Amino acid sequence: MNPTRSAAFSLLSAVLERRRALDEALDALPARIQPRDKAAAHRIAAAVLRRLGSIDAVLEPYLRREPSPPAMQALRIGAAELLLLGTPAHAAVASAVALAPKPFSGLVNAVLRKVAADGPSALEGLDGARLDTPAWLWSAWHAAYGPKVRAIAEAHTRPAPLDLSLAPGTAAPEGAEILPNGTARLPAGTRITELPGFAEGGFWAQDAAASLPARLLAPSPGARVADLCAAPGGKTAQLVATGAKVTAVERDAQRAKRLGENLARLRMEAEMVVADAIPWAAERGGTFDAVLLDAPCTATGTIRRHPEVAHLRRQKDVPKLAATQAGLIEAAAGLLAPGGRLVVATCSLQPEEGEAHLARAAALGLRPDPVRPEEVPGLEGAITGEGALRTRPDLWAERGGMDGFFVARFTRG
Ligand SMILES: C[S@@+](CC[C@H](N)C(=O)[O-])C[C@H]1O[C@@H](n2cnc3c(N)ncnc32)[C@H](O)[C@@H]1O
Repeated sequence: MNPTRSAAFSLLSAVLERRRALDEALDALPARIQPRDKAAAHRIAAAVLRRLGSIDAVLEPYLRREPSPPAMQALRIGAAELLLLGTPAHAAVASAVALAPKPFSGLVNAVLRKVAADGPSALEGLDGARLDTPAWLWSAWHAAYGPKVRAIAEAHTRPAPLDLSLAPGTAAPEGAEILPNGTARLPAGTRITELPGFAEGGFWAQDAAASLPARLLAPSPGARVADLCAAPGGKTAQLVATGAKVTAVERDAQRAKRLGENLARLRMEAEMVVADAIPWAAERGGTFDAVLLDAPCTATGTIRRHPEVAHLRRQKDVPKLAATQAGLIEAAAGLLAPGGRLVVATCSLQPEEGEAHLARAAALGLRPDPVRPEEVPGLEGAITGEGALRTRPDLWAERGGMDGFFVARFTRG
């Protein structure tokens, strides 16, 4: 069996049947699968997850009832190859038939032959943005962003480019576009490990929007900075690059190990603490000049890069994570010396995980420190009435978009 398709099949089954994150499922693929095959499998699985609603709507008229999950994954892979990835019809159909459990091979063959003939026009007639967005997310984004919900959903149907943050003194890789915030952007599908300079630690992968929180903290060289919820360390690296004295706190030991490996590749050093940031902050008290809190969240701002998020997250996750964030914000405030600066960020498009936190800041002794237009060139319009920053996937659409982040800055009174 074709190793790429069978790996794509494993990835989809892991996400849709066992509710695993796509990156986690990628890491769990057998070691014998070559990196190139893994990357190709990821591309196929991500295409299915990005357009799952549309793909299922194209398949539905040809199915009297939904077949077993493995047969359904084979059909989805075949349909994605036919409709989205430009695979020749005979190859797409034959490999999907090979993936399907034996009793379903006839069905998969017959359905995909029909999809090859009529699928493209059926797909064109669908409201893809709507079908590919779970209803609860559509309603929540419509309530928060009005008609922009459609542009957000459309941005999620396209693969995201590769964004790099550059270490000081490193030139951008050839062909990269330099965005107004300094991010070097390369086309979607570029593999970072194959870029010259990767092993030497000249850059790291980081979405343009994800680079904004550390830029807005802007610690002075030598400042004592706590980076809470730090792994895999994109923001830690930015903070170290400023010359600050960084303490990176991460609860998950596996993720902390990855942070250590990432810093080692970049030849950077930070104090690393594997701990829950809340009790750790209570022990340390107000000893830091600056704190960056990149709190755990639903990650609905990262669906372009992690399309499974749309299918794995549930509405009930939002208030639970918002409560976790509130606890972490309180802990972060307690770490600041008087006059210290706090930046709070979440990569969520849900206002409960962003704007709603502002109301509680004053009770924690935090004064808003509004983002100034000159600090965010090209994103002046993303500054909210309260001086926070709200990015969305449809911003910079002509350049390939950006993740959805909420970022707020405060000073300790
Ligand atoms: C959004 S990710 C952080 C991304 C990271 N700041 C970066 O830029 O690469 C959130 C991280 O917070 C960690 N985390 C969640 N709750 C935590 C807690 N109470 N204390 C410390 N780390 C926590 C998670 O394990 C996860 O690695």
